[in-house]
Amino acid sequence: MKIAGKAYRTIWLGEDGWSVVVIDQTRLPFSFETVRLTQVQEAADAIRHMIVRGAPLIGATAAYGVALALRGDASDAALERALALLGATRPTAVNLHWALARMRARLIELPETERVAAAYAEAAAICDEDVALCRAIGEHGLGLIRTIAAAKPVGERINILTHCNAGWLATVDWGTALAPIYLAHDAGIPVHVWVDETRPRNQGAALSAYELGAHGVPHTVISDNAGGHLMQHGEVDMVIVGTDRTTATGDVANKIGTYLKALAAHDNGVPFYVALPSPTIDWSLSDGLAEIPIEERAAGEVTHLRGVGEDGRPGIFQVTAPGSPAANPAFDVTPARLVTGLVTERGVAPASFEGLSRLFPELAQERMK
Ligand SMILES: CSC[C@H]1O[C@H](OP(=O)(O)O)[C@H](O)[C@@H]1O
Repeated sequence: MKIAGKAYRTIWLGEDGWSVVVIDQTRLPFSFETVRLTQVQEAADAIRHMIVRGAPLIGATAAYGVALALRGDASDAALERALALLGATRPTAVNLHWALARMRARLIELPETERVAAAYAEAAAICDEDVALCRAIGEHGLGLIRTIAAAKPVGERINILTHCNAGWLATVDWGTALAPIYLAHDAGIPVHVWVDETRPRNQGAALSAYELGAHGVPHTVISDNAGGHLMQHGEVDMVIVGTDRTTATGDVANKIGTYLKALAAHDNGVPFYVALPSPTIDWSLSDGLAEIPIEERAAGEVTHLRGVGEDGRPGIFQVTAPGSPAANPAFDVTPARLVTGLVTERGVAPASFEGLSRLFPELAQERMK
């Protein structure tokens, strides 16, 4: 997507042809800065500290992290060490583990002399595929927005609520939940986005608002607690969110607070869609609540806020009573029964094994083995 007229992906090769450059998302929206990764440890730290975040982008960064590791040592032991280091960074986004498994399968049978080039090629392929998958999600989601627009008076804005950031900053490009919104806006459909701030890391207020604004999409940042009220008053035509891991039966793990939005949407008859590329489907799981690992992050993310003061200077500000403990589960699970549909690169599926296996029979077969 474009920032100030210049096209960007979220991750790219440095001019040296081997280092990896990423946008430092902890600096947004107040400063656009990049970080150059030269070691596998730096890639792991970038994932763990959320310099890069979002399931597809986490997977892409990990893939390049493997390539960086093998530059120094392409042995089996070095490969396994890199996979373990990167795999331990964040537990919930299945794309991380999908990408690492794909890299291992591509590399383990190769002679060491061929591994570095193959690793970079596979990481680049993962990135290019993600761009295509997310663009296709956009097309299928656009169809949903067109249907909703057709049911409203001509010219009336279509209000879409989203939670966290599942835009191009969460992927290599285009995004998942926001891809349909960009295409609808570009097609002249009058979309407006209610952007959940998304405590505690504020990916909505800081990242979704930033990228929607950069693209000229009308949007309004709201507190996480306002969405239900807006739905009760007919101010939300649809909800669309991303996901970090969706089970074969359609249970959806996503940023903490998503489940509450799904409950409010269900109670108010508002369609609740989840946008995801197929690498985010975990075919090995069928009970999301019982089986999806939920990341517990530091209490400091709840007790303190990053921002800029009235003087415009960046800072970290405490927002809780000194000494009060804080808990910080980073994700929750929305059961399939609350999901209207799953917007994938191959179309919109009911949130069920039947729905997903109809779109991805070859992947469902793998599970059936
Ligand atoms: C397209 S994946 C976006 C997904 O990732 C976010 O989590 P985090 O910012 O912690 O990586 C959030 O759950 C988004 O919906």
